[in-house]
Amino acid sequence: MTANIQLGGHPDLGESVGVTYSRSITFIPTYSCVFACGYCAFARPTPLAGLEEAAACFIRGVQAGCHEVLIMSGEGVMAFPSIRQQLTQWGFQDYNDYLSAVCRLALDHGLLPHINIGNQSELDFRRLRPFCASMGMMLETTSVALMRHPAHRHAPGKHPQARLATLAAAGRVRVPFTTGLLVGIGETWADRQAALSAVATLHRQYGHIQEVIIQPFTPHPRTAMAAYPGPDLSTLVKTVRMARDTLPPDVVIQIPPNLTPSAEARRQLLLAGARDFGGISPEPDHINPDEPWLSPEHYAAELAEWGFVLHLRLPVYPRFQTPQWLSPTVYPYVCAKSATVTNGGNGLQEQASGVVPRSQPG
Ligand SMILES: O=c1nc2n(C[C@H](O)[C@H](O)[C@H](O)CO)c3cc(O)ccc3cc-2c(=O)[nH]1
Ligand SMILES: C[C@H]1O[C@@H](n2cnc3c(N)ncnc32)[C@H](O)[C@@H]1O
Ligand code: MET
Ligand code: SF4
Repeated sequence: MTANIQLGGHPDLGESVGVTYSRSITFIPTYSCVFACGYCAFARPTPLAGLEEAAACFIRGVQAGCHEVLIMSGEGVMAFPSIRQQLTQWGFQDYNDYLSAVCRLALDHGLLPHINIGNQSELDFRRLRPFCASMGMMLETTSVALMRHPAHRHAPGKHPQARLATLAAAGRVRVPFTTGLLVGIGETWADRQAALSAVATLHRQYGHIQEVIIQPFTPHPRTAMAAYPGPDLSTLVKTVRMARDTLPPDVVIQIPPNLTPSAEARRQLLLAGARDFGGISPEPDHINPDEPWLSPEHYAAELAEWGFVLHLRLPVYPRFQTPQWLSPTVYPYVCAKSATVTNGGNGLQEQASGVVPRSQPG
């Protein structure tokens, strides 16, 4: 299986292997977070953004040709008294209620919401599911030892038990889900293997994992881990290969192209089995603001040289575009989008399907 994947495409034979991405804008309700991960440059106390701010972001996204809005925030938002006060003033029951309103607004504007706000309970998922297309949360690692190290010393929510409980809750509620590993935060090879095996087990039980991100830790100044080096390319390549060998074949491996700065590095990660570039945004990455994305056209051109073809996808992968996986509210929006993405208009080859090489039937 690995050998087959490593071949990539054969441009001379007219065969190209598909690599997908989503055109996506990010909306940050708040940067406030009760945790302090040692690598994080995102968390800082900020008030909750108003719905007008959300609407302005969605309009920018639609104008830039996005289909998805990634809604991302810190964790434990309800612990901040000033945010609770804002919620009450605006007539929201709690943060989840506010997020539902943000999602409905996104749908009205023509964007499919993908929510990544960290740990959630089964009840949280049940309440949010009606209004979003997909959700996600990085498992990051299953290492308990890192709970005593700079990475997670001040982040009890990153305990593997909490993370795995969230992934299982999402499975029970049937939410199309994205998760991933954060590579280079002090974990061992055994930790990487254990985390991937845990995701594989959860997927075999619930079938809800769309994709697994292999995300390189990127050091940021003024964080506890500023002096730690990021992982080298050979570590990333080996982790992608391990992911491909461990995860069921219907789980796609995502690499963020902006955190993999050289074209040669991206090529090696694709040859190791990665098949998705994640959300490519017209605006800066809120987690790694110094790592700009290149245009989809740029990535498409470099992929073509290596025998791959870049396809636009939605935040919901094709096999999850069913009433089983989507609420009655969101399903029609996804179907409508799916038709426009298939018929395409951004100049690149587009298809609704994420994993099937274009040359294959079906
Ligand atoms: O721009 C980013 N997008 C991130 N995404 C979004 C991703 O690029 C796309 O939104 C998904 O592939 C859905 O299309 C995440 C989504 C998740 O569900 C979980 C974690 C991440 C992490 C990042 C990230 O660090 N930066
Ligand atoms: C959105 C996701 O980004 C990851 N994340 C947070 N900080 C960093 C960093 N410095 N480098 C890479 N990934 C990071 C976390 O795992 C989070 O879940
Ligand atoms: C902004 S980081 C992404 C969401 C959440 N705080 C987490 O760490 O999982
Ligand atoms: S990575 Fe997420 S949980 Fe950790 S400090 Fe940053 S915002 Fe909070």
